[in-house]
Amino acid sequence: MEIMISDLEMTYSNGKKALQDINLVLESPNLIGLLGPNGAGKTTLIKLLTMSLIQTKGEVFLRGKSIVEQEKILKSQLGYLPQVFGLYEDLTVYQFLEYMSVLKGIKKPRSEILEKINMTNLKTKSKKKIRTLSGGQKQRVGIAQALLGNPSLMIFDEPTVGLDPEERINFRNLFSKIAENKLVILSTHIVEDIQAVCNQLIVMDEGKIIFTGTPEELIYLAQGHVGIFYEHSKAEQHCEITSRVNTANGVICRGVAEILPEFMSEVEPTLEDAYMYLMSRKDRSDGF
Ligand SMILES: Nc1ncnc2c1ncn2[C@@H]1O[C@H](COP(=O)(O)OP(=O)(O)OP(=O)(O)O)[C@@H](O)[C@H]1O
Repeated sequence: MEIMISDLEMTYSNGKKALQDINLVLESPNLIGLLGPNGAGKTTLIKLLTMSLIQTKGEVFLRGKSIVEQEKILKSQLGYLPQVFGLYEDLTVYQFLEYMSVLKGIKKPRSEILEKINMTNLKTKSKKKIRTLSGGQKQRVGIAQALLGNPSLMIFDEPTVGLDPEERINFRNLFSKIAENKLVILSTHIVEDIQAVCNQLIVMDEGKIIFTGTPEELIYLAQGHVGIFYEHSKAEQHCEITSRVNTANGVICRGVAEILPEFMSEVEPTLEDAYMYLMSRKDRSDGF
């Protein structure tokens, strides 16, 4: 699976330019994290990739051919969990997955449905009506339906919304497992979701790609720009504080800055720090 995105641009009918200058090559096998704050353009990009929306400029190519000419092929190879996903509330989990299997043209789907129910930890819920499930359980049903048919391209838009911390960890493991032989794109605004599982990161902000590379490359960019210090009244003038931790000796702050002030002790950046540093740099004209 290879997707090439060339000079993609999307302007909504109200004049909002949601995407501009998007150029990317996405190849399998890979688990790609699409990261960015609310409104960055992640969902718009995903909608263009899944043909739920048509771009105003540029082109998306699937194995070298425009996706516009290959809608059927794209959809037959796609597992997609949209951000807003309508479930049939009066069906049971099993019935819903059976219905989705029919839509996907899966013949004799029973064993596959049971496998996806197991993978998403829904065994005890398979006979329950969707209406009776919690938000996180419904999200798991959404993930299960995306897995049906073993598609080679999987796109999840904010898949961990509503999941509890233990479930988030389970899903991260599941995503890295399914990405072994597929192209999986995981959109999120939570760095933790993609930390340690994604091989490639695409960071977006205000409709543009501001970083693409490995998590290690992003961390490398932040080296020398992350420090800790005991809470300090004027600190915010010198750095962007990213976290505060209470200790017996006072509050230890962690922050990012272009040049670390003397009161900060440099520490090794985490991916979260690196993301915060990237975001703090976004308005600077010199860029990276
Ligand atoms: N149908 C629409 N009409 C007009 N503007 C839109 C429409 N959909 C999205 N936008 C705008 O386009 C920009 C990008 O939105 P998008 O939903 O793609 O961002 P996002 O990164 O997915 O954000 P979130 O994490 O909040 O879902 C935002 O400014 C949003 O308000």
